[in-house]
Amino acid sequence: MSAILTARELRKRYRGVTAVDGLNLDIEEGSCLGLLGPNGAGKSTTIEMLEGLLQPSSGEIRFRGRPLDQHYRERVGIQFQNTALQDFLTVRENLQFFAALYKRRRSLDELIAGCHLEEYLDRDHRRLSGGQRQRMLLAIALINDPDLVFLDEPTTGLDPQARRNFWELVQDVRRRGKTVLLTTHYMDEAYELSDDIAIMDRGRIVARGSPQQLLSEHFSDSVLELPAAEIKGREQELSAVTRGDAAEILSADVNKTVQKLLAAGVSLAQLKIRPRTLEDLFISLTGRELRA
Ligand SMILES: Nc1ncnc2c1ncn2[C@@H]1O[C@H](COP(=O)(O)OP(=O)(O)OP(=O)(O)O)[C@@H](O)[C@H]1O
Repeated sequence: MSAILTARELRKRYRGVTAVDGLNLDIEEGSCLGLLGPNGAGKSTTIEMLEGLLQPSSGEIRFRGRPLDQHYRERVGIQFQNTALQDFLTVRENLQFFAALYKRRRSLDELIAGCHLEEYLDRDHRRLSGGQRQRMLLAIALINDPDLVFLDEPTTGLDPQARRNFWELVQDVRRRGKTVLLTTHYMDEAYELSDDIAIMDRGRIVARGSPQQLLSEHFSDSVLELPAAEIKGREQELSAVTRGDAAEILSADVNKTVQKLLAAGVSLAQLKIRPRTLEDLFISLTGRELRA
């Protein structure tokens, strides 16, 4: 496997703040890397440097071994959260506007069909729903048939169905052999779309690997979940942690823990046993929930 993009000792300092602190990263050709981190971890700063839009304070970024140059701009696609779109332009006109900026382009008809935009082509882009808007922004990001696509929180604010529909489109992009760099605040999205995950905290990568690798490297236990009311006042005795309405008990030996709960007279009628998730990993590494 070869890296499409490499970053070495990347740093970005703002006055008094080190946003990115010596980051090393290889992104494999054809992979989908999910970049996760709590608010302020340095994701946006990292992405903007990797996109070639923000100058690092120090360090080096290379695309297929070459420094980021005009060739790079022709080869990447960026789905911005807020692209500066021209007011009063329809979806079709916006696509035409962006297509004119590139020498190399995908057929617009193919993109329109691929991103399911046929029904909205003549609508002012300001009148699109959240999901339709994200699909148009994805089409714009793909307009130059890029090899590397940046998706920055592409489904924030979308309803579950629109998110799933968008995931399908990202899978299509991957099937076309493209490399994807995704930032997201949704663990299920990272799990669904990424085969490689990097968790950032305080400007550094604190964990890296496939979702399965990360979970098996960091955890050998399971989580027993009960309604918090069931063990109220006995959290310490039962080694339970309360999260909202649920109490969680970590266990490396589920049989033993269940016996202990039964012996303590706890009702197991609503007991749920689940493996550890990326969300657990995230909290254990950063001490914070994904979305603050
Ligand atoms: N232009 C700037 N000037 C000064 N400090 C900045 C600037 N941009 C970012 N920072 C600081 O750098 C740190 C990293 O910010 P960044 O936006 O990269 O984090 P993030 O992981 O993308 O966060 P979020 O998930 O909230 O978007 C933060 O402490 C932030 O306040």
